[in-house]
Amino acid sequence: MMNSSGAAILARDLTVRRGDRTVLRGLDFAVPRGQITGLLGPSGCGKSTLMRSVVGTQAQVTGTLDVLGHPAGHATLRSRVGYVTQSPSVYEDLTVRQNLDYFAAVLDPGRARRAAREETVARALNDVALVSHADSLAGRLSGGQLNRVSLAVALLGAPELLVLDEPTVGLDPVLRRDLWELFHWIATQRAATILVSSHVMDEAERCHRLLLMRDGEILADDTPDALRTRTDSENVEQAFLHLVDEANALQESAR
Ligand SMILES: Nc1ncnc2c1ncn2[C@@H]1O[C@H](COP(=O)(O)OP(=O)(O)OP(=O)(O)O)[C@@H](O)[C@H]1O
Repeated sequence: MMNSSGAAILARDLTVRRGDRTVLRGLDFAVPRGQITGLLGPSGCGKSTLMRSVVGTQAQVTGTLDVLGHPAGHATLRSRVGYVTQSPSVYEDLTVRQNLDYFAAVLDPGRARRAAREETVARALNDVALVSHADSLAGRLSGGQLNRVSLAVALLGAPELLVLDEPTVGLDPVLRRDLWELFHWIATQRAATILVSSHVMDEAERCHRLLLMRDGEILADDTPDALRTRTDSENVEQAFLHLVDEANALQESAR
């Protein structure tokens, strides 16, 4: 595990219940600042629940979960953390620019702030390469373009931490590659920390660090290189399967 001092996210014994089930069990991990950390694991392992906990929208969270030095969900984190959920949260009957104008006005209201908002919207449009589609109706955009509008909304507050829940799901390989290039650009140029979930293992290779999850637990917290070396695997998918087999064998021997 990395040195946790100054981490963007720090979890100690993090446990989350949903309904009558414990879906995250005693997690300990740290997400370093300024890097892209991938949250990977099969469907249902708890990735969205963990992200909802980080942005402060999840109930029944116990243990420690600090985000940018404050307890997750703290009021001062509102503009410092950007969150993109799995389904694009934009108004399809508004243009791209109207969507951004609306969310910018929610974040930074008042007539006196109008010029500042216009600048923020222009920057976000530029960041996600949608300047040429600014006046298109959101409902007429492709899936990849719509994902980029959601990302632009999340970038409006110039967040220090971006939490992206499966942003590339359903996209073709070219669009996925373009989006990953954009994440790296944002991490470098905007000095943002990115926590991004996926269940596509080849995306793991694009991250600086990985949290590999299974059944509400963290199987590994390391760099892709270190994971491959430690498990003597060719790629992260093989490393993940190796760690799953190891965890199963441990469970069997404990019975
Ligand atoms: N509202 C709820 N009440 C009870 N259990 C829930 C609720 N929502 C999700 N769960 C359960 O919590 C577990 C974790 O779900 P979560 O959505 O966090 O997984 P995930 O890894 O993000 O999955 P996916 O990749 O399919 O989005 C699952 O077993 C799911 O069935």
